[in-house]
Amino acid sequence: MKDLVDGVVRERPFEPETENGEFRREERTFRNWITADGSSGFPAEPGRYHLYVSLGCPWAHRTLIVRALKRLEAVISVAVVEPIIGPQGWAFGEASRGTADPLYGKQYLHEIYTMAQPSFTGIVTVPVLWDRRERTIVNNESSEIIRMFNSAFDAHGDARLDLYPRPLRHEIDALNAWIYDRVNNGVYQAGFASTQAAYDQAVDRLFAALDELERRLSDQPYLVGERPTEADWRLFPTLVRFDMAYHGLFKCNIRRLVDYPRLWEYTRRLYQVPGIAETVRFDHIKRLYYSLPTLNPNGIIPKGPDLENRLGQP
Ligand SMILES: N[C@@H](CCC(=O)N[C@@H](CS)C(=O)NCC(=O)O)C(=O)O
Repeated sequence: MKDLVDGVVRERPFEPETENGEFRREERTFRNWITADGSSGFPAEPGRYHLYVSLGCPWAHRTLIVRALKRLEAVISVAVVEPIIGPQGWAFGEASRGTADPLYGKQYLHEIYTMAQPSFTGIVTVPVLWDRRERTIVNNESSEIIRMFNSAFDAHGDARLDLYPRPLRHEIDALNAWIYDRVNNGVYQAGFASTQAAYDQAVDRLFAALDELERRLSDQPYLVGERPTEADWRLFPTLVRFDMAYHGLFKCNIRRLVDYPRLWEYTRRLYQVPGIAETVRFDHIKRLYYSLPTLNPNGIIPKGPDLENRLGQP
């Protein structure tokens, strides 16, 4: 893992932990907002903003999903980093499966961070929403980027789709918080636990939450009623990685996703929404996760499971 300390790359032990061996996620972020009227200093303008993503990363995945659903492909450009976090952190390059940095021809994502803030101290993460005009990072927190994509760009994208409708906001917020804690981050708590007790607790909490989601989907097709909302699209990147990465590598193996009939059908339904399958890249997902040295020192990538066909089948 790579941090920047005063703009310089430093090695850091894999992930911060508590004394009990529990995994704890660090937060150090750029938190500016794009608005339709520009009152925030960042007006929604086509061609001005750019997303840096990893196709393996579940947090970056959300931003690609909302960009696709809101039809913002021609409005917000994208560059993909190499699938593996290397000695200098996230890197650009066409050598493997990423794309070169199309804006500045940089080699590493940390150079984008230090362009925005030369003395940046913190973790160099994806996604990054970049402003070409101001040459700065607008925001690198996925939950906020998707809110901006949903609401600020209606003059340039699909204004009919609202993933965060006003009457449902309370319910969506509550579900998001619970799903983040128990599922999105829950898999990491199991995967990076460094004591048996921390793992046992994390894995039980995770599967209790999946059981509850399975029950919830017996009454309704989506988490908040009849149509997918932001809550579904925040859950989907974790579900679509579940059997591929979390079941094996993160030891989340009490059940597989395919063993939950409703959750599995629900994941397939979301996968088949137009534009979504293109955002799911199993090659990047496998390469990212199975290259994490603390969890898989030899970097061997498993062959199975073949989910792509099963997710796409009518
Ligand atoms: N809070 C951030 C978290 C993003 C995040 O953790 N990204 C990971 C990849 S999945 C990352 O870039 N990690 C780099 C590192 O830990 O060195 C968000 O949701 O946008």
